[in-house]
Amino acid sequence: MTASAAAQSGPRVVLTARGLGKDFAGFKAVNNVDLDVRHAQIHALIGPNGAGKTTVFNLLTKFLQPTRGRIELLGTDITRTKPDKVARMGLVRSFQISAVFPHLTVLENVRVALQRPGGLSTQFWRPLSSLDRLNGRADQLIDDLGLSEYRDARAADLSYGRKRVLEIATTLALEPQVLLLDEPMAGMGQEDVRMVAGIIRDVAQDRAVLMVEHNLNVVADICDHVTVLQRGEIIASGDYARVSADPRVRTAYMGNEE
Ligand SMILES: Nc1ncnc2c1ncn2[C@@H]1O[C@H](COP(=O)(O)OP(=O)(O)OP(=O)(O)O)[C@@H](O)[C@H]1O
Repeated sequence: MTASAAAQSGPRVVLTARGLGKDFAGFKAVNNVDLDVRHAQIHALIGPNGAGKTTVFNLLTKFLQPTRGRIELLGTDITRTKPDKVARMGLVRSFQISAVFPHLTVLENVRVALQRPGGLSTQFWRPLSSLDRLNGRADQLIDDLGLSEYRDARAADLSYGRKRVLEIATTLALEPQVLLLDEPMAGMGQEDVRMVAGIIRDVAQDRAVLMVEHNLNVVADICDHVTVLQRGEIIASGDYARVSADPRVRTAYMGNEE
């Protein structure tokens, strides 16, 4: 039986980790991590500084090779698969705002993203039909992410929150089944946090989202499942109510709780 088949019932599991571990010169930065990320759910990875969240992201996207364990994406073992192939298979990580070209408009940024390998680039030899397809898809993405009003605005002129949304739009151009977001709310004011939270909820309607997030109000609000890491290991896993009531989680977050 595969790891994903062994997972408990519920929405289908699209990304699985079993016994995942990473050592840096003998130091266990991540150890014995099991994850089941499900379609159409938002899964948060939380934990204090240095808990291993970024390392887990790097392991899942294959930027780092695991020392131990196994990773499955959509039922396929990707433990030894290269990062670009993993992205083409549907696991895409949203990079920070630096991935957006500031002097290009919203539309131009989305079009560039659609032409990247894994986007619509395979159609390049059919100039007319592919251009139509490209424009249609670009407009649809811009619309879906509430950016229509800003279609012709330069990315540099957008608010911080909308830059983040544009950055998510460029990531969605790759049509991920699993979207990894690294602190999507970092540095945002309340209003932008609310806006981006709504967008993430929409985006998760037809794909899985795994996010590292420090804002526990956001985690409580939008995440279906929470995995708490401390010193590289999972100390609690479940819905927010469950993990936030866990004494080990409360201790880990002492002085850092809402
Ligand atoms: N390349 C590396 N070489 C050595 N140690 C590393 C390396 N990357 C991470 N570590 C160590 O692994 C541990 C986990 O780090 P990681 O960045 O994954 O934590 P994190 O939970 O993302 O922290 P933060 O919330 O501060 O970003 C830390 O102790 C860190 O110092």
